[in-house]
Amino acid sequence: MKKPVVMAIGGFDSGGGAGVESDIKVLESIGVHGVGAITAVTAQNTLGIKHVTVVDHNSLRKQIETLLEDFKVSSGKTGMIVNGEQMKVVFEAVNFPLVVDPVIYAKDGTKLIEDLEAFKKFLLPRATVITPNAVEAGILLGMKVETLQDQITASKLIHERFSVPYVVVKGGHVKSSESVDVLYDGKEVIQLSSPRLPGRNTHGTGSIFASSIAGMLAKGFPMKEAVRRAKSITEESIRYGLEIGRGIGPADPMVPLEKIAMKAGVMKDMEIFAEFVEREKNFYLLVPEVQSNLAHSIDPKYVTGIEDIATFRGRIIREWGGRVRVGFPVAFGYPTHTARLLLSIINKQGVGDTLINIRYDPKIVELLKRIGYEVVEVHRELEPQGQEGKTMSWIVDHVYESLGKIPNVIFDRGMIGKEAMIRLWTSSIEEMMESLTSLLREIGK
Ligand SMILES: Cc1ncc(COP(=O)(O)O)c(N)n1
Repeated sequence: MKKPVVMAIGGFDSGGGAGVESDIKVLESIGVHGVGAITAVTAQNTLGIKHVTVVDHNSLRKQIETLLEDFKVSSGKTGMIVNGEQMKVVFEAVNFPLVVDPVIYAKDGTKLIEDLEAFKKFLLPRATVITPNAVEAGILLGMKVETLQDQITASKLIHERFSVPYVVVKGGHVKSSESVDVLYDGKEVIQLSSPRLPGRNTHGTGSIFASSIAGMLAKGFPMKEAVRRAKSITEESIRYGLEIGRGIGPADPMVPLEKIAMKAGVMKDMEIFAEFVEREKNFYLLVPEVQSNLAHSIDPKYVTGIEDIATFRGRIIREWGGRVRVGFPVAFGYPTHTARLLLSIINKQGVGDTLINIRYDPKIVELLKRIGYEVVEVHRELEPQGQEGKTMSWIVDHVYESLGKIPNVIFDRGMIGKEAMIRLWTSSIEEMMESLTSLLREIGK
């Protein structure tokens, strides 16, 4: 196996949220090999930095040179570079495209880059791209950066004054409804927007953004695409920021990778369910006129939208003579009724990862009760008119409003043009198969 090698130069965060460990997690998660050179050992947790031991610059030089002697380093990234001597080492030793994250202050206000003049003299000339937030851009230029227009001005000034080929002035600290990062390449200003996320666990986001750019460059993406992808990785990491410790928890860059692994598990589960359907002789008795479908999600804690829920693209179809065919492929993000209903349930209560719609029959409702499920009937006539496509979320809101929870079985007797239906959700696909097995055994009697 070969992978591009990317070097992270910066501090060690004992809390695992920022600095070189965070960089290496990011790099590994996007498929490059991360190596590191440490500038400082910080004693740090989510409440802040308690102590810093600065690594001798000769050690830093040895770390970088030792790596370069043996590896072809495709790109690199700097974070906390403490003093002028360390800056000079980076200037002299680095010979690869470099993403410079000017972490002048940590989240708790600790100064991480002590010598700003040395930073300008030694690090900026080595930067392929620099990624200041609005505050850092302001400090570098001696101006206030408070609006999108300021970000654009600052990106151009940094490019001109320090001859940095690419400048990204990040919008996280700018007061606006969207978070807009401004990328300037000497010709064009590119604005990259993302919604502002409510998450407060954002420790390490600067490290994540910069190392993602370095990783994407190493994978061969052009700068604009590398920055765009880095922004999306950073956004995802904030979305899943960790609630650990009493302070500002770390953003989690591993989640996108974990979600891909979970989706592979969901695909496998769907295959097992399809085999189950084909094995069960009486399954056709459960399939309504409009056919069935099974919706199955990744761990509900990680679900952010319909793209995290799989259904059978061709549904579960009752054919002639009691034959049932499962309509592959399995697809994520296809807005079927079952996927939308499961998503609404997860959004409302945070549990439930599997849902099926089956034929309405009072006998089936009774049997589901006997299995031990709570049942609720919904009267479709109560649904406000003219809200095409909202029925599933209406059902969930309506049930939750009256009961304060969502029972596992929700059924309705239909109305003109709407077939009566039973919907069953469970906390796992195993529970779904067990319950359907019990149901089919009873129906078959
Ligand atoms: C070793 C090290 N490097 C960088 C940061 C900045 O991260 P943040 O701004 O989230 O505190 C940090 N706290 N520690």
